[in-house]
Amino acid sequence: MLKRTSLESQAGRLAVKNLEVGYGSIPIVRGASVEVEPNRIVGIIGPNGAGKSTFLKGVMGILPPRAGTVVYDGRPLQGLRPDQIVSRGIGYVPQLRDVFDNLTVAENLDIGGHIARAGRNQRKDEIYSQFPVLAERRHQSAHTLSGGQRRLLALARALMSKPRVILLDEPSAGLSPQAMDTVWEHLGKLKDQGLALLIVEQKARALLSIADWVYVLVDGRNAVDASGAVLLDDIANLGKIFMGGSESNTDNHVNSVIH
Ligand SMILES: Nc1ncnc2c1ncn2[C@@H]1O[C@H](COP(=O)(O)OP(=O)(O)OP(=O)(O)O)[C@@H](O)[C@H]1O
Repeated sequence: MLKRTSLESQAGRLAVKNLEVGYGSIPIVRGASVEVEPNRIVGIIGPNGAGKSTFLKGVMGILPPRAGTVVYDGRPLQGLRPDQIVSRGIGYVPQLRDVFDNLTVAENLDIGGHIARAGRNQRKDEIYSQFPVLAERRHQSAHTLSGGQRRLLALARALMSKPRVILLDEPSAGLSPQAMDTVWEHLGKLKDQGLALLIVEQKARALLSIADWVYVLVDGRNAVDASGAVLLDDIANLGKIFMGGSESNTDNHVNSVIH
């Protein structure tokens, strides 16, 4: 189990507390709290529409938080623009529009990093050595990539600015199981290199099996958090939590709410 300590005191730790985010006057995230530290994969799961993607957008400043704090490395991030948050060391891989189809792999990387021109080629070389499949295709247009290669390009683009924390919104979306295995493998390597990964997933079981710690959001609020292994162990109870507390203890029922 993860050892939990006071967040703000620890280097490289991202602490989100009581975040409230919405669209117009509609509240979606209603006071959710999540923490992630270096060398960890932390997951966020929950039923459809729970506000998982909205939560990430609030952390990144894409949607302005209405309340709550986002602290990284002891310094507040809330109120900053997304590009300023990236400059502070937080990377973001969105679920949609994750790469530019009409640009080549190399061009996608060039515009990925908020990074000085001088350092870009060296950073691209580092990325290519980590992602040989992208190196081989560096001059190809992104629309010629497979779904899995495209997802790796989106991840690589976020890595250009050398983030210490990466937020990923549904990295498995639309991928075959094999492609997803490759993406998980890369995410595991990034964790081993010391990055902190915060991953939102609809495929809860896959995330539970690799995450060190998982938060369950229901209706924009924290329902429960525990290690992935503990939540997997009691999947029937997790099904109940997904259903907002109602009965959900048959295998079929659990399978229909937890993918
Ligand atoms: N641009 C928008 N304008 C208004 N409401 C939105 C917008 N985007 C999302 N919502 C609403 O916010 C709620 C939460 O959406 P969000 O995408 O954060 O949920 P989620 O937990 O990521 O869901 P899923 O697992 O289905 O992707 C949903 O009810 C959704 O309809």
